Amino acid sequence: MTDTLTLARPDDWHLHLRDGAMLAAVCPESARHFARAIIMPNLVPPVVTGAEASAYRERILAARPEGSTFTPLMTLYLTEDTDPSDVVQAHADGIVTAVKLYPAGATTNSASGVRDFDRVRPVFDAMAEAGIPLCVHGEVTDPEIDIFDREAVFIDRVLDPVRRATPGLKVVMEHITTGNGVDYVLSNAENLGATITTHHLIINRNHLLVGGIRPHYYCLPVAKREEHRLALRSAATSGDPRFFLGTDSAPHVDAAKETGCGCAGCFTATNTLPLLAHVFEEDGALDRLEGFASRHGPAFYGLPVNDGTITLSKGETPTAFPARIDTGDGPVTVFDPGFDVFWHVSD
Ligand SMILES: NC(=O)N[C@@H](CC(=O)O)C(=O)O
Ligand SMILES: [Zn+2]
Ligand SMILES: [Zn+2]
Repeated sequence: MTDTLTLARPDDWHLHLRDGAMLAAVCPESARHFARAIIMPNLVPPVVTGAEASAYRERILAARPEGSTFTPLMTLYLTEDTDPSDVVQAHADGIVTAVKLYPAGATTNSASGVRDFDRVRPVFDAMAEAGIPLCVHGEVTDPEIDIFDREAVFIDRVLDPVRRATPGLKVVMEHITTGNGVDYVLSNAENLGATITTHHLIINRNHLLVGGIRPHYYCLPVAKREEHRLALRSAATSGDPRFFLGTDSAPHVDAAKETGCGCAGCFTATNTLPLLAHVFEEDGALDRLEGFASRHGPAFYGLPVNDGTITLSKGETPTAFPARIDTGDGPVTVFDPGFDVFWHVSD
C-alpha cells in the first residue's frame, strides 16, 4: 500500500480569492499548499484593466502569510469595451497571465460579461498574436436552454465558432462538467486545454438534490449526471496533459448559501489535495496526480514546473478537516466530500 506521495508543488489554475476580509481569510488556505494560482477577476466591480489587475495583485500579495511565496497569476475580465492594446500591454508588462470570458449573466458577478462575441473578436485576435490564453466559463445563458445542457450548447454555439474565427487563440475551458467538454478537448490537438475541479470529480447532481437540497454542493456549472462525473474522472486520471487542476474554490459566506436564493460556489481550497489523492487512489492513478496537479498546467501556460515539493501521507484514521473557516464577513463552509478521507498534507 502506498502511504506517502511526494509531488512537485502544485498550482491552482482557477481560483477565487475575493477581496477585503474574505481575501484575508482564504488567501492563506491556498498559499499553504499551492505555489501559484490563476486568480479570477469577478470582483464587484470586476477587474477589467491592467491597472486594476496590478492593484488587486498588490492586495493579494499583502494577504499572504508571513514568508509565503505564493504567486497570484492575474486575469482580466473581458467586457465588450475591453481595449486590445491594454490587454497586450498588461501581458507584456508581466501583470496579467490570461483573460477571462464570462458570458453575461452566466455565473456569480458576471453581469458585465460578453453578450455579442463578435464585438470582442479584435481582443481575441490580439491575444492570439501575443500568445495570451483565454479562460472561458463555458455556459450559454439563453433562458430557453436547460441548465444541465448549457455547457454542451456553449461548445457548439459559441466556443467552436470563436475558435474557428481565431484559430491561433489558446483556450482553457474552465471547470468542465460534462463528457461533451471532455470529448471536445480530446478532439482538438492544439491550443485547447481544460481545468477540472476537485468537487466535480466527487459529486453528481444526485448528491446535490437527493434527500434534501445541499446548498454547499451548488456551484456553476452545476454538477451533472453520474456518467459525466465518470467522464471527468477518466480525463483527470488519464495522464493526458490537456487536463489539469483548477479548483474553482469559490468562497461565499454561509448566510449567502443557506438562503432562499443561494450563491453558486464550493469552497475547496482547504482540503483539495487530500481529496484528490483519495480520488486518484480510488482510480488506481496515484502516479498521475502529479501530472494533473503540478505539471500539465505549467506546460499549457508555458511556465516552469515549481521547484518545491509537497508530501501527502495516508493515515490509519480519517483526516479531520475543519467544517468551516472563519472570515471577517462570517463563516465559510469547507467542501465535505461525504466520505472519510485518510490522506493529509504532511509536508
Ligand atoms: N463556480 C461557481 O459556482 N461560482 C464562482 C463563479 C464561477 O466560477 O463560475 C464564484 O465566483 O462564486
Ligand atoms: Zn465559472
Ligand atoms: Zn470560478
